[in-house]
Order: sequence, then C-alpha cells, then structure tokens
Amino acid sequence: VAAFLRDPSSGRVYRRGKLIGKGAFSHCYKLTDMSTSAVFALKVVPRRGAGHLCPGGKVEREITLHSCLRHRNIVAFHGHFADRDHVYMVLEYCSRQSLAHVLKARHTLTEPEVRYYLRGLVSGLRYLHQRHIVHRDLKPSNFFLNKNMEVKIGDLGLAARVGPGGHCHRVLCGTPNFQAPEVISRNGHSCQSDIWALGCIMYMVLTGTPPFMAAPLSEMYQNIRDGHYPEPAHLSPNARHLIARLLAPNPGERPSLDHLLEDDFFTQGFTPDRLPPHSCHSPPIFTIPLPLGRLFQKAGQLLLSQCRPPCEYITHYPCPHPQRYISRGKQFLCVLSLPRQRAGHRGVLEERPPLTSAAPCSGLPVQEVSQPLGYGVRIQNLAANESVSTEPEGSQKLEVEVAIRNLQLCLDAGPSAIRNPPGEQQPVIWALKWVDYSSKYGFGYQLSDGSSGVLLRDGTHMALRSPGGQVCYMPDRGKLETFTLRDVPRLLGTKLAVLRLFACHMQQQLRKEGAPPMPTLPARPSLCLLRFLASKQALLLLFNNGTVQVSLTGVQAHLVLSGEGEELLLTHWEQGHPGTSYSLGILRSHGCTLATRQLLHHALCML
Ligand SMILES: Nc1ncnc2c1ncn2[C@@H]1O[C@H](COP(=O)(O)OP(=O)(O)OP(=O)(O)O)[C@@H](O)[C@H]1O
Repeated sequence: VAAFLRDPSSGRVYRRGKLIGKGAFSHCYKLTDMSTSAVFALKVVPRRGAGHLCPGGKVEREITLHSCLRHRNIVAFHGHFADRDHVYMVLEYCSRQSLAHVLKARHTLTEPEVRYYLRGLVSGLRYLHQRHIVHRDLKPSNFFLNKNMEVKIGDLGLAARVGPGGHCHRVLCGTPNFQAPEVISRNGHSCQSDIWALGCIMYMVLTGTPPFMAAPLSEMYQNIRDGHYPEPAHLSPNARHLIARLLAPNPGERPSLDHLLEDDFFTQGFTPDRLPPHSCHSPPIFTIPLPLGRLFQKAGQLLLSQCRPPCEYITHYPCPHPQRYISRGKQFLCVLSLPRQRAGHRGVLEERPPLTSAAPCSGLPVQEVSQPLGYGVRIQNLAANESVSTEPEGSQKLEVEVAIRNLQLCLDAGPSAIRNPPGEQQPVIWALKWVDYSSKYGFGYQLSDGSSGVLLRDGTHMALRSPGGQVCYMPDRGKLETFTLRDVPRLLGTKLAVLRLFACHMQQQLRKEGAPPMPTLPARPSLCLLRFLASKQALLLLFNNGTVQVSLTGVQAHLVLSGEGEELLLTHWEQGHPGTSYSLGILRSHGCTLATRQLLHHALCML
C-alpha cells in the first residue's frame, strides 16, 4: 500500500501510517489527512480477493450499507476509493482498539463496565435494526473503542438488509460461537439473531469464555439449539437472568432492544457514564467502602457545578457533624449553601454566595467556616432569637405535624404491656439501607419495594423506581417529573449518576448481607424522603406520605409508622425476625411494650 494515497473524488491526499492490524480479508492502517491532520483508520481490501468491486459483492455491500450510517455507537464511515490493486475505506479511528483487546488483557469485566458497554451497543444496534440492517457478526473484536472509551460497532462486512419477513438469506455466516439457533438451522438471520449474539457476548465478557464452545462443532450446535450452556453461578442473579432472556432458543422470547435497558440488570445496578482508559488493562474501581471514594468525589464536584444557583435549605438536622457547629455551648442552626463555582474549585470563603434578604433567617448574626469540598457553611446563632421561625415557605411543617400526631396517637393508644400484642405481616414500604453522604452529595436510601432514592444537598429529590427503572425527579415540593432512564434530561445526568452510585453501593451491601428478595409492592412514583434526622441512638426518616421510620443505631431494630387515621400501622423489625405490624385498634386494646414506647418517644423528641 502506497505511503501517500489520493482520493480522486474529493481530491484529498492522505499519508498512510503504521499497520494497526490484519483481518481475514483486510489490513488496517492509521491514516492522516494531509490538509487537516485529521486521523482516520484505513481499511484496505485487496482487489484480487474479496475486494472485487462487483455489484452485490461483499465489499460493495459493506460500502453501500456502512456509508449511509451516522451514529455515535457505529464506527463512522468517512469515504472510500479504489486503485488498481486495492479498495480503501476511510473510517473513524478508534485508538483504543476493540473490546477483544480489552478482554485479552482483562479476561473478564465487572458488571458496571458490562452495563456501560451494552448501553452503547444496544443504542448502535437499535439504530441498525431501525434501518432493517442486521449485523450478523457481532463479537468483541468488532466493538471498537475510541480515545474516550466510547464503544462503536464496526466491521459491517457481513451486515445485510432484512427482507419483508424480517429475515435475510438463509446462509450460515458469522462466528460459530455466536450463531443463534435459527441461523444454524438455516432459518435465516433476523434482528433477534443479533440479540442472541449480545447474550453470548454478555456471558463471555462476564465469565471469560463464550457460553457455547464445545468441540466437535456438531455438539456445540446441539447445545445452541437447546440453549444449554454452563450456568454462570458466580454472576449476580440479575446478570444470569438477563443472559437467560437473551439466550432464549425461541427468537420471539428474546427481549427487544427497545426494552432491554429496562431489565433489572440495568435498572438495579450502577452504570458509569464513562470508563477510565486504564480499564483497558485493569478493573476500574467503582465501589469503595464509605466514603465512596474518588468516583463519588468526581460526581460530586460535577454535581456542585451543575446544581441550580445557590439554594439554601435548613438542616433541622441533616448536618453530618453537628459537634463541628456547636460553639461555646450555644445552640446553632446550620445553613448549608452551594456556592456558584466551577467543578474542582476548592476556595470557599472568597466564593461564598451573598446572603439574600429572602434567606430564611436573615438578620441573625452569621459566622462562617470553610469546608474542604468547597461549600460555604453559615452558622446562625439561634440563641440570639430562639423564637424565630425556621420554616421556609412551602416547608415540611405539615408532614412533621402529621407525623408527630401519629406518634402521639400510638403512645396514647394504650398502656404499656409486657410483650407486644399479636401482630400480622403486612407489605410495608420502608428503607432497608441508606448512605449518609449529605456532607457532600446527599442522603441515599434503598426501599423495601426495590426502588432507591436520594435527597440531594440542593433539596431536590430523585428516585429510581422498580420495576421498570422509571426516574422520578422532584425539583420542588409538589412538583414531580418522571422520565424513562433513556429520556432523563442531560442536566439531570449527574444527579442520576449520584443516585446510581448510591443504589449500586446499597444493593451490593444488601447482597453481601444476604437480604431476602424484595416483595413486589405497587409503585409509588411520588414517594420521597423529606428529611432524615440523626441522633446518637437512632436515625429517623420522614417520607412525604407521612411514613416515619426510626432505626436504632448499632442494633438491628426498626419501627415504621405508616398509613393514617384508623388505618395507622405500626411495624416493628428486630434482628432475625420478619416485620410484625400492629393496627391502631390492636394497640388500643393491648398496648405496646415499654421498649416500643421508648422508641416512639425518642422519635417524637427528635421531630
Ligand atoms: N476503525 C478502526 N480503528 C482502529 N482500529 C481498527 C479499526 N478497524 C479495524 N481496526 C483494527 O484493525 C485490525 C483489522 O481489522 P479488520 O476489521 O480488518 O479485521 P478483523 O475484524 O480483525 O477480522 P475479520 O475481518 O476477519 O473479522 C483489528 O485489529 C482491528 O482492531
């Protein structure tokens, strides 16, 4: 191949660079446009072999199909030309080579990485299928990675258009390990056959080997037809379940690309927005025990820069380190506020937002201290004027009052008893797990119905509802915006990333603890955490539907007050026991134990 090449139709002159690699029919070189210095990959096919540019031939078909595609997850096709000896295709240069190269170095990938790659691949493949094109040769070596670790489907040498029946010619093509049952049975390749290949790839990147690889080939083909593959027992239940769905022998039973990302594997696990380049040769670190490490820090810095303009909200106490703010025995109220600043900026005092006259407690003496991550903390001395109203407009006062009334109702219901009355088991929504990182990002929690939420530092709330992965965002009290995971606006991307980090961490913790499967309860899109309050003995959570949860610190004991009026239900969990619920009527007739009363009382004092 000449050192300089000229595309006769555009007049562009290119300099051929080093050989990147060789395929069965082609060589690939680095290529530089002499006038713009733009770098490309040059795929060179010899004309004597597969490169016959005959109409309907392999190369002709590849060029015809590939040249009209434009998608961020498909290798871009920039042009083609030919000379006497070769056909040249000018392609987007993917400097980090392919997923096959990553696998060679890594052997297996982590689930968050697999979600990341699959999300890109599903997007690119959906684009192809919408244009009635099937790839027919999906495999790690055809998934290219650019400098930013974005994944791109490439090598459309075997791609074909499907006919009106949804199938293309009944030929046996593609890599044998990834061929679908209908392909080896010569029923033709369809979009579902590509989805089968995705299942094989998912299995392979998680376990290190393809699901079907027996020798002789006839035995492997039989396993493919039967959908028999070694059970990857060490993978998470969600991963195994999705693999089984993708590898359904009946093509009609495989999930469609439109619904694939709604599978629990995606909605119940963290998906990074990008991968670090070092993940090509070593596993990226996503889950570091609290504090959740660098990734959180990055997400948090982004969050700080993307949050709406400095907003103040009063912590009645989500303040993580109260002792820091108590000075000379005086009672202080902390007002945390986000400064207008760029991500990564660490200066605080110079950048703090000005006090506005609308600030809830303006007029009081104000002290300032600095915080390492870059937000200002204004401390207001309540002792100066304790009667001042600390409730901002549209506050949570009503919910607090309702919660106090309900706690009081239970306390007043009946006398102390030696043991709790006979209860029943009811499906109750409560927080099984939480992550308090409110000093930087927010308070994340995982509910018993499988959904997770985060009360962010700017007072907004975001939840990921299960099943289906609906994202519910509350920018303000009483306002609810819902999105599918795919449609979440870019502006909310970082908040979603923080929520997913929390969710991933909590799910892993629950898995480690061997938590029982979540019960299926009706989804409540508008359910959100209003406040959390911590004392030395307990954590109290207050939800906007009036539910109050008190969880004892150090001991596995939780009390949840849900419902209202005569429907009020007090549910009690103790280590190793299932939750037991008592109606108000039962409490009235039997009373409750002193321990339960003390917990109720403690919650009342906290509120
Ligand atoms: N757009 C690209 N950017 C960077 N490297 C590429 C690009 N396209 C191909 N390569 C690299 O060039 C080599 C040859 O790729 P090519 O697509 O020609 O063959 P293959 O996919 O490896 O084999 P086959 O054609 O037999 O499936 C591979 O190592 C591949 O990683």
